[in-house]
Amino acid sequence: MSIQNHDFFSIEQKKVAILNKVAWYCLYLHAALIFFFAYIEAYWLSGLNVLSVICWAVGLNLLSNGKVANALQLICFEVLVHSVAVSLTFGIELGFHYYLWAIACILLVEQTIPIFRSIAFAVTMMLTFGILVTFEFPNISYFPYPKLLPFIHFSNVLISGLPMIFALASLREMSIQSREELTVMASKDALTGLHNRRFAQKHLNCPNWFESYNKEAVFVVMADIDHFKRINDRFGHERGDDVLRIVSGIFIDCFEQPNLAIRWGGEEFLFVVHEENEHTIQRFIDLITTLLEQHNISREQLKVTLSFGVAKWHKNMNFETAVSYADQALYESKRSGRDRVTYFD
Ligand SMILES: Nc1nc2c(ncn2[C@@H]2O[C@H](COP(=O)(O)OP(=O)(O)OP(=O)(O)O)[C@@H](O)[C@H]2O)c(=O)[nH]1
Repeated sequence: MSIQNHDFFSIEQKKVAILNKVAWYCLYLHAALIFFFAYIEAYWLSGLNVLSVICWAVGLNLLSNGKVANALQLICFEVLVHSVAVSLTFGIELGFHYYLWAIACILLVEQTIPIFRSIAFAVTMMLTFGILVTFEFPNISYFPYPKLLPFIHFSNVLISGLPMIFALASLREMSIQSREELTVMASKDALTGLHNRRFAQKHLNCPNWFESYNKEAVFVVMADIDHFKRINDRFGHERGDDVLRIVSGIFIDCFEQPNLAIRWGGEEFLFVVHEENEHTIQRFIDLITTLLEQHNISREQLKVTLSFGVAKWHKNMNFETAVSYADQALYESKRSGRDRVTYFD
């Protein structure tokens, strides 16, 4: 499974887990209402709540089978019928109509329901709410415990509001998290985990880049795997990918902030190294080649070597110019036999 799919599924799973919690909470609530309405002799509402519990149980089953949209639409229907039934029986003083708001909000944030259908459901909920609070309905029954009315009303405000706040706050957190994950994904190369070229160009073309590091010059190094096509042809593309991952792993081990390792193209890499002179940069390149030689891949028939081109990037030079110098030096390394370092004069 690719990184992207993995992230997408983890977000979906979190969402389903949240909806599951809300659904279990509602199922228990309706089960309690069966007894409450039976106790106050509103038997038809008690019977209706049996159906509600069945609805929530089916909803939970749909959720566990990944049918989130179906589950939410069923639940939406249940909430509509239940709120209207209770409000038309005892009036709106009990506060059961507030659930229409809660489910409308939860329904709207579900992306698998087409937007027009979500809006249609939400508008239906709001219109029903508006009708219930605006018009007086005949034959409203007398609630047997009038002193309890304010408490039940207040409880329903809280009980309908809390899952809505919980669901919306969690979805907000998830969307912040997924945005952050997307930002990281957009700046990284999926195969190697190194920074990608787009990130490098955006970051390194920043006008006050040198000021932010308080530097006058740094080195840019172009590195390219030698005869990589042969590796692919001989050992297969998958093994070629392994080699790219292994080589990149070595770079990641060698590079510490603020140094940067970037996958520039297929088997080509760019480093930005905050070293002072050619002597220290050479030590740095030697470390990379030694680690590569010591790695298992070099002991297989698969001999992996790198060619390097090094150029100095001065404060008053633009980034593309420094890269083109490093590229020319790399070309010279390739031309003169590979597996070597050339410094741009
Ligand atoms: N496995 C794999 N191969 C890639 C990837 N990206 C590019 N390549 C291959 O890298 C090879 C690069 O070949 P060339 O540009 O001819 O370079 P080379 O064979 O390394 O030869 P020199 O650079 O001259 O030493 C091509 O065969 C590409 O298909 C990748 O992500 N995975």
